[in-house]
Amino acid sequence: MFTTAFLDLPHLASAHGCVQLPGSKSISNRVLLLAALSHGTTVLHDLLDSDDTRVMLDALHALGCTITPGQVTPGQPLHITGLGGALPADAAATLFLGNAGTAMRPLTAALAVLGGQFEMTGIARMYERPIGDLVDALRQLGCQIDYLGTPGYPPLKIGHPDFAAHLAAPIRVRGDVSSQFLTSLLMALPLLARTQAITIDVQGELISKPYIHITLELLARFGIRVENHGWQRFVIPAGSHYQSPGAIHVEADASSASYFIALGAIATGDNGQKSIKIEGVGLDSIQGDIRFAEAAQAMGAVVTGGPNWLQVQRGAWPLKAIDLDCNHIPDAAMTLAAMALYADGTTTLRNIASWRVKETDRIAAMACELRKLGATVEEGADFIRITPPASVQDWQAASIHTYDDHRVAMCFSLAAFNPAGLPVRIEDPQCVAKTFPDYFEALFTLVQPSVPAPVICIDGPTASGKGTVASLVAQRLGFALLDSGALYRIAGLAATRAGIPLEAAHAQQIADLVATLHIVFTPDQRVLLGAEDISLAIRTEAAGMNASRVSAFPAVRQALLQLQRDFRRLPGLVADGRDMGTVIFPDAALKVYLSASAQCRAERRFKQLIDKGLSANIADLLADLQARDARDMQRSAAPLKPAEDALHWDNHAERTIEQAVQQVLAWWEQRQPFAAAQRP
Ligand SMILES: O=C(O)C1=C[C@@H](OP(=O)(O)O)[C@@H](O)[C@H](O)C1
Ligand SMILES: C=C(OP(=O)(O)O)C(=O)O
Repeated sequence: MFTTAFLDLPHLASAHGCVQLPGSKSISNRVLLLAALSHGTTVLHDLLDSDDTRVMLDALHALGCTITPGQVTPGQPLHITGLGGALPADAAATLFLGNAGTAMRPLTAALAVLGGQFEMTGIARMYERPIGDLVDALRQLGCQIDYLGTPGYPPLKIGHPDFAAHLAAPIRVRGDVSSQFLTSLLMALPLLARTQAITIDVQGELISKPYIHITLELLARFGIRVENHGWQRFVIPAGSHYQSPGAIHVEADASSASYFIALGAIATGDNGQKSIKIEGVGLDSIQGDIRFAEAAQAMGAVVTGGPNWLQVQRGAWPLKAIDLDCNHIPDAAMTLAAMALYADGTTTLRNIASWRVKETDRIAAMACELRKLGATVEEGADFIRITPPASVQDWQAASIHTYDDHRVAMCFSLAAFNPAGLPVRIEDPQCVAKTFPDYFEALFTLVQPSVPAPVICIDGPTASGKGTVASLVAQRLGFALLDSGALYRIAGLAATRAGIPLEAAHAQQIADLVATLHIVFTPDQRVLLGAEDISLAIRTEAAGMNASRVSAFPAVRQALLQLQRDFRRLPGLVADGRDMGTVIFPDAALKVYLSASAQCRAERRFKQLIDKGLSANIADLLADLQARDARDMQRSAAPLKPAEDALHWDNHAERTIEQAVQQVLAWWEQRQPFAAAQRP
């Protein structure tokens, strides 16, 4: 997951390939709760691991469910032993439910029915998302629920219910604010339907009906067969009780699929490979958002599919504008708003009032961000109308504010295919953690930028601080890091171990050896040679000297050339070394030359060694460093020197690493087209 302040998506040209999507949020959180309420142990396969499912799992742990392993673990099923429909009389807990509607609402209903002392809390936005209709319905039964803040909204305090004489009459619930209130009752009330049927009547229009379909499907798998009378009345038969189905496989998330269906509809392929294949969810899905595929088809996408897979490619282009009632696909419909940027006219998405009470006011958010890109947008209480930028010149480079809303972030990644060749900045990219933590990583496996991914080169002599600066700049931008010096250190180490003298006469032999090495830089900054962790072995002073020796051999440099260029990837690369800007990435978007006097660098190295508990002598260090500078600068192959277009930074003793990092980031920012005025 990208945890940077923002993520810059370079302009994208094409997309193709196959993506395996993470599990459905709606199914995961339902089956977690149903398993917890059941008798017996349920084995859950392919659960989603995201913020929304974590808060649900944490809550179930706090309620005393036995869950192994303790968290969702890739490739491993989760075993939950249910509470068997009851909690201990003294059950009490404060549950933090983040901004997960699928945790807050169903848990509130289940716990209010089971009884105990509970506080239901969440993030600030959760306290602006209504829950009053559900509380009103539960109070009709005799449930004890108090508002701890604003009436009608979480946080809530739940106590012990008093059901006396309340169960016979139908429970009334409003259906026009969120379908999750009805879902919550449908999952909680079977706990009370042992001896009598329970009827729920929906007041007003029921929105987001397909989510009720998911609820009914999953209830059936746990032994509860609810009668559905025209989506207005639901009857839970007498004698209902939860029974674990044994094992459940969670489909991939159909709402998450919408971004990749849209990708297939918008992007042309590359090298004749035209389509996007999506695995984990198919046209037979129980999730209503699968019907996004129909909307995408209406806009021009060519979609085929089977059980558990979808394949999408561009059909009509530009896309066709549509006018659609989106009440059945409230989440995926946001993706249509992004697709509307590429349509041949004005697209209207209707009956989406619920957008205003989700992660953010989504109608306002989409309107504001689409306008930043140059679209003309009209919004109403329950609709949004989008006209794309009139011409290529009307598109604008935008820094997209994401309002802590995963879907805003994911939708606007699609704007990077704009016809104007502009990059798109996504602020706070980690908001995708709610349902799809690795969304951007998945996207980057499928898309190709229109020009090679951007590179920032940071060159300079030994001990100038370039390694630390490069690594911090890479972290702040979410870019990959190439520590090219490490490659030469590895070459020196491997040659020494192989008994090859580090002399010019053996240069070709060393180069041949280098070509066979299997080198991996791990995300946690370790360096592996084959299976061996050589992070420390290449950091000694001797390894540095050996690196300097082998790096003087043109044959070794040639052997490492392509290997270094292969580090270039989306969203970008920070390359640190001595010839990054001059030889390896001459087309880099930013070249920085970091230096400091030899005396200053020797003192810095001295301090580093002493801090590590190693003995050191400044005079020796200075002499070594000067010898190394001389060799690096005088070698005939790619000598150390600033690129002509490099910007210089004297990293002298009074300057901190953070100042250098800020300067590099400021230079980088000056090269970006995102107007400062757009930033919040
Ligand atoms: O029941 C569910 O799993 C959901 C129902 C929908 O909410 P509303 O019923 O509030 O529209 C949807 O937006 C949400 O992401 C998940
Ligand atoms: C509305 C959403 O979430 P929640 O389950 O919190 O309602 C969503 O995921 O788009």
